[in-house]
Amino acid sequence: MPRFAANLTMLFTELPMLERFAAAAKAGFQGVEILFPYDIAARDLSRAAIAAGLDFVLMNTPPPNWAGGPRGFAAEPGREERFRSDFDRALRFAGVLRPRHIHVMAGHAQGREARDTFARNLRWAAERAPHVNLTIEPLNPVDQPGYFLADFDLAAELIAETGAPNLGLQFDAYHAQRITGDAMAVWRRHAGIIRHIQIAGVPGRHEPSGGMIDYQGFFAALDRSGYKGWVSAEYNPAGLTTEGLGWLPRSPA
Ligand SMILES: O=C(O)[C@@H](O)C(=O)CO
Ligand SMILES: [Mg+2]
Repeated sequence: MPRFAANLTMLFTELPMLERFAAAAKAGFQGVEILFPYDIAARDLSRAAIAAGLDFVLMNTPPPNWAGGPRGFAAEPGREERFRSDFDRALRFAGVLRPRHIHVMAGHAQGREARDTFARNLRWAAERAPHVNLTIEPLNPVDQPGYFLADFDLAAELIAETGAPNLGLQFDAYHAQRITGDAMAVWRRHAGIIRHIQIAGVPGRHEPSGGMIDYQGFFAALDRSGYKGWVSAEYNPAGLTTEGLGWLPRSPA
């Protein structure tokens, strides 16, 4: 079975952030991710992860928090300076948190110039942080209207064009299903460049069970495929987080 991480921006929100780590470990997760960790001192987050025995799997480039607003600037023509200073801020946090991946957010933009800006910024970022694994993630246009990256084939094209060994695809099965209607076909098509996986039920973005994606079948397929990365639970629990974890495969005692 792959290793499972809890997205602490969405799970265990009944608790203050620093208490979510221990709760995730107790529930059986081996890692955690936080979309935008910038509101809390990185050393406090790092201590909480270490104390709970959890790997820190992923964080995003700024915006600094989850409360609406922009979703990055990497594809926005004319915002290169903002992108670069945000990226350096992410690297300062990552220097303490040591996440396995940093998700580089594209932001809101459209068209050829945005595509070229994104490609240039990705190349710059991959060269600036050659030892950090970077990802890009297509987001569905219903949840994120106007977000530049909403197409898995385009993401694959950009990764190939950038040619950086430290840039890969973040496959969020929820977004893939919402964008294409067949998340598993997207996974099969792009498995070779997928570095990180996120899951949620479809259509409601709740627990990954009983919806349009057979997640238990997916976990078994991931196992057979030799996938070595993480699978992160990134959904809005329908009730208390701990009451909806029946889908989480347990390691043998
Ligand atoms: O799927 C999502 O919404 C996230 O993984 C994300 O990074 C959006 O900011
Ligand atoms: Mg996601």
